[in-house]
Amino acid sequence: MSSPQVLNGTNGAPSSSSINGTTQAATGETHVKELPEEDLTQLIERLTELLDSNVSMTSAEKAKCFRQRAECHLRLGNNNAALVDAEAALHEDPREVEATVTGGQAAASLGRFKDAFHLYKAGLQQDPDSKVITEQLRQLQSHIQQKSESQQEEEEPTYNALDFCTQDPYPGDDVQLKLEREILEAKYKISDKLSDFSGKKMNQAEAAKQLKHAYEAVTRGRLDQALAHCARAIEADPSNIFGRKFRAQLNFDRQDIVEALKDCWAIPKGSRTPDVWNMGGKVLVQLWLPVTAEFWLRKATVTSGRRDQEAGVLFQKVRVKRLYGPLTEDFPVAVDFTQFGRAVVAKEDVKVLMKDLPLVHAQTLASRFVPACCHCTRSLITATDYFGDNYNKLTARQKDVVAHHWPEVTQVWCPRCSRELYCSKQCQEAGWEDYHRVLCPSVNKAAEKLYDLRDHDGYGTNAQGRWAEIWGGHYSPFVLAKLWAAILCQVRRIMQEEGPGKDGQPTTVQWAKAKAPYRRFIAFGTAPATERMPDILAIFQEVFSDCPDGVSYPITEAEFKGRYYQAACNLQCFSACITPFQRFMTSLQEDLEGLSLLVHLDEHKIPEAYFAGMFPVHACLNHSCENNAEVSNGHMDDNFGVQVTAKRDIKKGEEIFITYIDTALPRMLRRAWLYKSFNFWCQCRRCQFEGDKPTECTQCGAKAKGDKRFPTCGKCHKAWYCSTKCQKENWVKGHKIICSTKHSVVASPEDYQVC
Ligand SMILES: C[S@@+](CC[C@H](N)C(=O)[O-])C[C@H]1O[C@@H](n2cnc3c(N)ncnc32)[C@H](O)[C@@H]1O
Repeated sequence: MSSPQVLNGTNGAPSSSSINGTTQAATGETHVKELPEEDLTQLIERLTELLDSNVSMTSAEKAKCFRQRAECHLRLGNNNAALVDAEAALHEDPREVEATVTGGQAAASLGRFKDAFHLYKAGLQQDPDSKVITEQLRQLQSHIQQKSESQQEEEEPTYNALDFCTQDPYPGDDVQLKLEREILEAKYKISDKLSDFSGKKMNQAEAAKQLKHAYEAVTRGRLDQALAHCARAIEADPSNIFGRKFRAQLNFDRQDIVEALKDCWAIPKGSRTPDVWNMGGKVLVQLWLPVTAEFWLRKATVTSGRRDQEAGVLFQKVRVKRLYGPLTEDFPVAVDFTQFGRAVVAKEDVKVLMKDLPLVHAQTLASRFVPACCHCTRSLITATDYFGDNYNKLTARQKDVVAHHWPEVTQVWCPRCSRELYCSKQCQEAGWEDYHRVLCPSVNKAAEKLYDLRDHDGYGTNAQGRWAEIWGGHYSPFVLAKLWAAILCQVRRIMQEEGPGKDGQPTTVQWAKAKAPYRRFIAFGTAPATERMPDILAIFQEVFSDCPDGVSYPITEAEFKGRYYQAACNLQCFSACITPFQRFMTSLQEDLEGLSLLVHLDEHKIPEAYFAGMFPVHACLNHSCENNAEVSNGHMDDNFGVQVTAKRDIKKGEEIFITYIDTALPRMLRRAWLYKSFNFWCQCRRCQFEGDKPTECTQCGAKAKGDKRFPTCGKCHKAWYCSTKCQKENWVKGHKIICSTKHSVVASPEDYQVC
């Protein structure tokens, strides 16, 4: 191995020396801020070489290298890379206060205010008197405030959940539609024959006369009479649209819905007005013929130029009921459609509300060193993984105790590529069928690049041949890779069952069927992901362009962006809740002698394998900073996922809200982040009854004069009042409740509900 050049620790300019010299230099101080810009790239390269070499360094030395590289990146405007390096520095040594400043600045420039806030706070914990961090925090707050105030003014009133939901038919709807038509005909005698008037006599004058009488009868409140006149009018002229509509409405109002539908159906399609489509749709919902109901409500929406919001909402209610009904059958919750779009509501009063299993998941990059089954997410941590270097320090007797109580852990690597780990042969085979047959580097050479990226925290060689951050997402690129691979495997299965299209490839319908489960996830994102990571799209395109089994998946820029944000908006971090360590501890509890031998076990440092997953029902949970439920790890039999538990009593019919963000964060920060990441301004009670700053009265909005600051709420310190009167008023209106409501911390080491 050739010796890399070193960093000179004093004047900041790189100079030549040995590897050992490099290490020493790295522990000295290179004043990145003073370096000319042209030297920064060179410095980055040398630091990279040093970090990648086998030179032994202490954590503090490594932290310094990462921090210096972060500072170089920050100066060059590579904010993502700067943030990653600053975080790596802190991971190595949490006392690297300057890394919190560099990381915080990078995060703020990326608009990742929450990350910036956490970094500065971590810095202040280490150095409470740091003027630099206090100033950075102040700047961050005022930046967020300005940004959120101007965005709020412009955009707050425009939110409409309907805008985010499509009314496209679902794959397989054509078959279901036919089935429902057969039911309508057999059970209710409703078919297109109703609008076939050929050969029927038309006495329009008589029809008009009878309708006039019908109208007069309605004004006198004689509905039966009105119906009789309508019947005569329709008998005289069966094609009379007004008569049909009139009678349909009368029947609908008296809950004779089948008769109402017959008249709606008898009006020829081209003559049906939005209100006819709407009424027919409502009846079809009541008869629970959902696909036909969707058809009619879609027509109501389209023919009204989207003005018929009632039809739009009802359409979505039908859709969520038919798609999510089967998924929530066993739970006391249901998915409904509310002003926030899809929402989960309680069907009854219970503590554990629901459990959910991921449709797709991948281990987080940060926890990739903890062995876990990449199919069922089970932790495969062994005693030596857990004890690390300390294992060798254990006495022979202690090692015996550990060996006796630590459960047997089987690690099965993919026999073809040795890059995927499973807990058993069954999981390995299932993983192969579900996605790995597409992604295994033994059959898909390009996929090797994805595994390399995974193993280097998203770093790799970019198009210019330089070592750079290729994947800058908050989650593993394998979330997307496995999602596309799962669709490919599924479409291949469907094609095998149904036969391929003319070109030997899956048909459009077969593709739609395979993609259908992923259509449920909402996607929102503003930042152009491909600009931030210009090299990743080409890698995904290569991986999915020449797949084994001869079926490829074209990853267009739009496909990438859509899926990227689907994942960003819906991922939830979780980990298998039953781990070898827990089983070890349970077993150990029963062995008093063993327990006494291992008293120094440090439970706070248990390495855990974290996964980020997309859960179909969990993804329908909306946010409130005054959340009534919390998400934690859960399992259904041997399958791991999440569970949602009530935080307080939830009444039947109440919507279930989780929180997407730590509710203890300042109001302004929460709201700005929620808006940026999820496109809504939170209107919850906590947001209504907390304030943003001491210079503004939380109750009446009065501004403090000069340098004055209003007194704060002595309990929560999150509201400020210009007078006792305002404080009392605010307390009674709502502050009393949120002031004493326990905060929820988003339970994950990294926050995966982020864009
Ligand atoms: C994970 S999804 C939750 C389910 C979503 N309502 C749907 O229809 O798929 C997150 C999205 O729900 C909506 N949402 C969640 N909480 C909200 C709230 N408190 N106010 C308004 N919209 C909210 C936003 O559109 C957000 O981007």
